[in-house]
Amino acid sequence: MNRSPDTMSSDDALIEAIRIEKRYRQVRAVDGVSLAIGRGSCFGLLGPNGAGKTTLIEIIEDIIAPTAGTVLYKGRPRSFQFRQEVGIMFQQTALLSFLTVAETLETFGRLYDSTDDVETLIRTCHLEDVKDRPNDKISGGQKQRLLLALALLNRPELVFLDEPSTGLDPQARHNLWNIIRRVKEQGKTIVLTTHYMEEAEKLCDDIAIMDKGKVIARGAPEKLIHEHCRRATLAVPKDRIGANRHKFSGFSRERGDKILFRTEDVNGFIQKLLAEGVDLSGVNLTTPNLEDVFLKLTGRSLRE
Ligand SMILES: Nc1ncnc2c1ncn2[C@@H]1O[C@H](COP(=O)(O)OP(=O)(O)OP(=O)(O)O)[C@@H](O)[C@H]1O
Repeated sequence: MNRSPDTMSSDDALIEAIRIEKRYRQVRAVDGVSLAIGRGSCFGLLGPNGAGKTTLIEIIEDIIAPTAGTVLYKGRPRSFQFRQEVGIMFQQTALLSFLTVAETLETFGRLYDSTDDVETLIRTCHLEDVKDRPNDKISGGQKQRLLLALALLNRPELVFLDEPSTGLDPQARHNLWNIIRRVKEQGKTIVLTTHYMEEAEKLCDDIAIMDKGKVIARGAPEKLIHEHCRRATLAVPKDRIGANRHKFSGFSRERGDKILFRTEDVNGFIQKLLAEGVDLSGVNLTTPNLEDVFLKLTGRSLRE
C-alpha cells in the first residue's frame, strides 16, 4: 500500500529531492523544494506555465544540475543504476522520419543491455495498427503512445511523463490515460507533470501544486480538495425556490435565472430543500476540484 506523503519516511521514498534550488540570473526557477515520492505511487506535479515544474523534474531526472540541494534515489545519490532503472517520456523528442514505429523501438532498444519485448510494448501502447508505418505518417496521439513505449523500453521502475497529453484531442488523451493506468498497475512509480487538472485527478494518488518555484500544497487529490475547498455549489432555478429563499442561510448569489448556494453540507442542504417542498429537477450540483484548489491558493487559473 502507498504511504501518504505526510507519513512517508525517507525509507519509503523511491526518490527524494532535498532543498532543491535552481537560479537563472534573477529568476528563481525552483526555490527550496523538498519532496519525497513513494514507491508505486503516481505523483503529479501540477502548476501553471513558468511555475518551475520542468526545471524541478529535469533536476530529479539528472538532466540539469541544481544550484543547491540533493536528490537521493533509493536513499543514495544517483548512480549508473538510476539511469538503468528510469524511463523518460519527454515533451518533445525528434524521431527519425524514415524509420517505422517498430524499427524506432528496436533502434532505441540497442542502447540498453536488456529491454522489454518490442511486440509486447507495441500491444501495451496500442500501436499494432501503425507498427510498420513511418514515424512521420502517424497521428499526434500515436506519436505520444510511441514516446511512452520508448520510455518503457528498459522496463523502468520509475517513469517520468512530462505533460504527456498536451495537444491531444479528448479521445487520444483518454486512450493515453488508459495505458498509463495499466503501467501504474504493473507497480511502476510514475512522476507526471501536467497543466491539466483532470489528468492529475484521474491518474495521480499524490499531487504537489507548484507556483513561482515553490510547492504550495501537497497530498492526495481528495485531501487537497477537502482541506482547501470544502464547499459545493448548488444552483437552484429561481422559480423553484421563490419566496422560500430567506429560509436558507449562508452564502448565496444570483446568476441568470439561478440562485447559487454554497455549502459544506450538501446532504443537509438537499434535505432542507426537500423539506421546503422545492422541486429538485433542474437543480445543479458542482463539487470542488483541483482547479478550485489552485485558484484559491494562487488567485490564478491553472491555464492562465
Ligand atoms: N534555461 C533557462 N534560462 C533562463 N530561465 C529559465 C531557463 N529554464 C527555465 N527558466 C525560467 O524558469 C522559470 C520556470 O520554468 P519551467 O520551464 O521550469 O516552468 P514550467 O512550470 O515547467 O512551465 P511550462 O508548464 O510552461 O513548461 C520560468 O520563469 C522560466 O522562464
